[in-house]
Order: sequence, then structure tokens, then C-alpha cells
Amino acid sequence: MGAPVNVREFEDLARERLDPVHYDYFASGAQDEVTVRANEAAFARLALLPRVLRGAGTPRLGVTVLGDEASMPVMLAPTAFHRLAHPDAERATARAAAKAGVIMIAAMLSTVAIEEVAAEARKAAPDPALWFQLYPQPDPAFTEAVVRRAEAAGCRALVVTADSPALGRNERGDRNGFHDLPPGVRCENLREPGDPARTGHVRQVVLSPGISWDDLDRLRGVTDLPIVVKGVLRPDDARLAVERGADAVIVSNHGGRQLDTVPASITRLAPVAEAVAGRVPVLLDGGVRRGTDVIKALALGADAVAIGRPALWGLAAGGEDGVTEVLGLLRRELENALVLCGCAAPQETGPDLVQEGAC
Ligand SMILES: Cc1cc2nc3c(=O)[nH]c(=O)nc-3n(C[C@H](O)[C@H](O)[C@H](O)COP(=O)(O)O)c2cc1C
Ligand SMILES: O=C(O)C(=O)c1ccccc1
Repeated sequence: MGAPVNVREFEDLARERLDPVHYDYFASGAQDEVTVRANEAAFARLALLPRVLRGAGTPRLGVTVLGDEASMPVMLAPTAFHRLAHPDAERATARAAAKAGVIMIAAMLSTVAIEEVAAEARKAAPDPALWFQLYPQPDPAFTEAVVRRAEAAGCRALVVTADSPALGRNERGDRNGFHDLPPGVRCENLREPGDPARTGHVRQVVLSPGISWDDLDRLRGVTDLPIVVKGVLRPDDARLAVERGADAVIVSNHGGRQLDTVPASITRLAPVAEAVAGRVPVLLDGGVRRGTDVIKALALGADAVAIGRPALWGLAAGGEDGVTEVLGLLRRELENALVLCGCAAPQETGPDLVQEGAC
């Protein structure tokens, strides 16, 4: 195959390159994967209604989210275990994101320590925008220690994953017997040199059924960083998040990996954006594969979107260059979609651009 011309072709390349067990880990979702498929399918069901003869010129793509300037409204969602995709792991992802001027949300379950991820990003750009995703742990001292590391590394927001009071039931993982990382691959942010209990083994992370709004309050007491709540699908929860001091929310179903048969994330965006009513930024992830998907999310109220699997396909196919190419494809597609819709910038999109069905 020649060079991929779109994100889906990067998935084909990644499938060829990856150990099938690791490909399944990245691609899979919970149980019947109804929500995984729904995320992409729901974008295809939305039709675009372009405006004509607007003379908008070449679109600008830049946005500012929580004070971070980004070259386009596409960020990298947090995904675990990049070492399974490529030996350069999160180092490569961080360099590509920084070079492209996009915000990267580094996962707590990274296979490269957050300090090193930040150092790599700084090699590629002077002031890279790096956020840190957190699973609050039952041991508050451990949670605080991880937050301090993220702060010291220069992360500029904390993304609290709220949709994971337990791990979703992943049947491909069960079938493949994929329960541990390969020898030598660790969750470097879980390691505490000198503490034999903190070796960085993946089982040391607790997805706690006790996680609650109180954890958000506790975090607020621990850090001055902006706090982003990831995994909101309901207007009532979005309102609670804002009332509890969240600085942004991410409409997300974890790429269909947690509770199966929840709705496609794009179908929950407008209700959540309405409840938030402009008080904080609203972000979305799940099934974004095309520039047209990005513009649909912007039109329905997102300030930016995030991609999970597409960056992993790029990483698996070509390391840093692969991630760079995936981001470049989405940038060119978004610019093309904006100009064809008669929009000069992401901020010019609105719900009038989108029609349900008939597509
Ligand atoms: C392989 C993989 C690992 C993930 N790991 C995490 C994680 O550690 N923390 C988290 O909050 N979300 C995690 N996610 C969810 C992503 O942040 C994001 O919500 C999802 O991938 C978006 O959907 P997309 O893959 O269709 O773009 C993971 C997703 C994938 C595919
Ligand atoms: O795979 C995931 O989506 C994820 O978030 C996770 C959570 C805990 C352990 C491993 C992966």
C-alpha cells in the first residue's frame, strides 16, 4: 500500500504491523462493541449544510482552550500503553503533538514517565501544551504524589476520568488472555523508586467504584491546575460538574470501552453544551476520523475534539512521523471542510450547519 491518504488507512497499516493481541487492545471496546461502532456511525448520519458565496477566504484553524493556544481544535485524548504501539512510545507521540502545536493529554497509564514525556515535547516546541489524565486513587497520598509529578513536569490541566468506577468488560482481551504488559513495560507514572509496593505494574492502578464528586473537591484542594471532567454524557452531570468547579468537560464514552450500549458521544454533545451554557469549554471525543467529523462537533457546541485510536494507528504505523501524518491529514481535512462550509474559523460554525439524517 502507498502512503495512507486518510485515517482509516492508517488503521489498516497499524493492523499489519501490530501484534494481533495489541491491535485488539487498541481497537476493542466493551462487550459487543455496540458503542464503538455507534461513535463512528453517528457522525456519518449527520449531514452538513454548507453556506455558499460567503467569501470567507482560507480558514484559520487556531483555538485557545483553558488558556492554551492550539494550532487546531483537535487534541490527543489520553490513551494507555503507547509502548505496545511503538518502541518510542509516548516520547514519539509527545514530539509529534508539540511539533503540530496540538494539546496532548498524557495518560496516567503511560509507559514513559510524565517527566520524560514533557522533556520530549519541549525538544519539539518551546512551550508545548501538555495536560495530564488522572484516575483518582483510593489512597489520597498516592493521588497527590502523582498530581505533584504532573505539575512539576509542567502539565497545565488535570483531566479526571469519571466514567471508570470499574474497568469495562473487554472480551477480546479475555479471549487473548491479555491481562499484563510484556516484561519490561511498566506504567512509569505509578512507580515510586524505593517503594517495593509501587513497581509500576498495571494492577497497581485502582479504578475505584467509590469515586465521587468528593474526589473532585479533594483534587481542588490539592492543585491550582484547571480540572477537566472526562466522560460526561448527561446534562445533569454536566451541570453538577460546573457547579463543583470543573473548568471544562469532555463529552466521551471512553471510545466505547467502558459501558457498552451507551449512545454515540456526538449524540450527547448538544444536550451537554446546552446545560453548560458557555460557562466552561466543552470538548468531545469518540469516533472522530475525518475533518467533517470535527466540523460537526464544533457546530454542535464543542470547543475542540480529541482523537484516541487515530493517534495510536499513526504511532504504530510510523512512530513520531506517523502521528505527525495523522494530525496533518486531519488538519488538511478540517481546513477543507471549513472552507467548503463557508466558514473562516472554527468559531464561525453553528448548529445550522448540521442536519440529522438524510445522509
Ligand atoms: C487503547 C486505548 C486506551 C485508552 N486509555 C485511556 C486511559 O488510560 N484513560 C482515559 O481516560 N481514557 C482512555 N482511553 C479513552 C480515550 O481517551 C478516548 O476517550 C477514546 O479513545 C476516544 O475515542 P476514539 O478512540 O474513537 O477517538 C483509551 C482509549 C483507547 C482506544
Ligand atoms: O484501556 C483503557 O481504555 C483504559 O482506560 C485502561 C484503564 C485501566 C487499565 C488499563 C487500561
